[in-house]
Amino acid sequence: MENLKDKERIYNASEIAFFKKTKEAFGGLSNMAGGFPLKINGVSILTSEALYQACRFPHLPDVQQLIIKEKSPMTAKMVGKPYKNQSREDFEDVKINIMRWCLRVKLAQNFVDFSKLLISTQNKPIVEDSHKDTFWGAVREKKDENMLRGVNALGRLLMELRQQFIENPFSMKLVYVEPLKIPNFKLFGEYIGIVDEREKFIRFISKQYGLSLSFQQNQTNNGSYAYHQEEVEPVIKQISKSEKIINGKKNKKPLTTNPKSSTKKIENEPTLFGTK
Ligand SMILES: Nc1nc(O)c(N)c(N[C@@H]2O[C@H](COP(=O)(O)O)[C@@H](O)[C@H]2O)n1
Repeated sequence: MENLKDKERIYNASEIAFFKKTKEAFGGLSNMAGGFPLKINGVSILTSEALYQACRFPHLPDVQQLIIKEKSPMTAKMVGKPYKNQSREDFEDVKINIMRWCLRVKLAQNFVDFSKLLISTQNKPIVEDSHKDTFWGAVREKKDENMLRGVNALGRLLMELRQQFIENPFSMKLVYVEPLKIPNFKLFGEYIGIVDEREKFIRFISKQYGLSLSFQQNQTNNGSYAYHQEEVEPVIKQISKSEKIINGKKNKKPLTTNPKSSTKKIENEPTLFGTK
């Protein structure tokens, strides 16, 4: 059995971006926060908490239904609690990857608001300030309330995502999320599919930079898309290069190229984005 104590960190409250209540400054980073809706296999899910909890029970679609239909994220967690000992057998081994995937979906489907929030934490450690959860969060020390101790797995996954965004804020990888390669990764009996927000993303880039990038969505039988790849890719690469994100401030430089347009089909294994 892994000794989680070895993975614990100690944080000083004055040096970190922490969240406790969802209405506070960084509260949107909590899985309990509303305002970051998700859609998986066409099913609307109100919070990343509900999605994470539903992923415990791929073999119990009725329990997934109970979780997902709840309006409150806390209640969504609570309705799953009586079934916790029936969580997928490998849950302890896969829960970090499930959480990482949930956060990637949260970013892909709420790109502008969630990336802004991640960046607003600057380069500070992100920590869930929890009453008692020393795994996903960190708990204040009794003898010194300014110190928080815990594995802070959620905060560390959020920092990982923040780093991916900072390194390449316009990477299509951020808006194209493949399902986890774990057995039985299902929602309501159906295998979870790719979360593909590229079209929305390209529309956003076009609007933001006054470009007329086209996304020709030719959805074929196998779910692949075609878009004007040779038009879109160089522009996004150039935006990525010319954007400097320093301490949460973006420094825009004007684009100079006028990319040529041509249509190229992208299959399910798109060239722009590898897998993590
Ligand atoms: N019970 C509870 N109350 C809160 O206010 C919380 N923020 C959390 N934490 C979240 O619960 C999720 C983990 O659930 P499991 O314990 O693995 O079932 C995760 O999203 C935590 O951030 N819990």
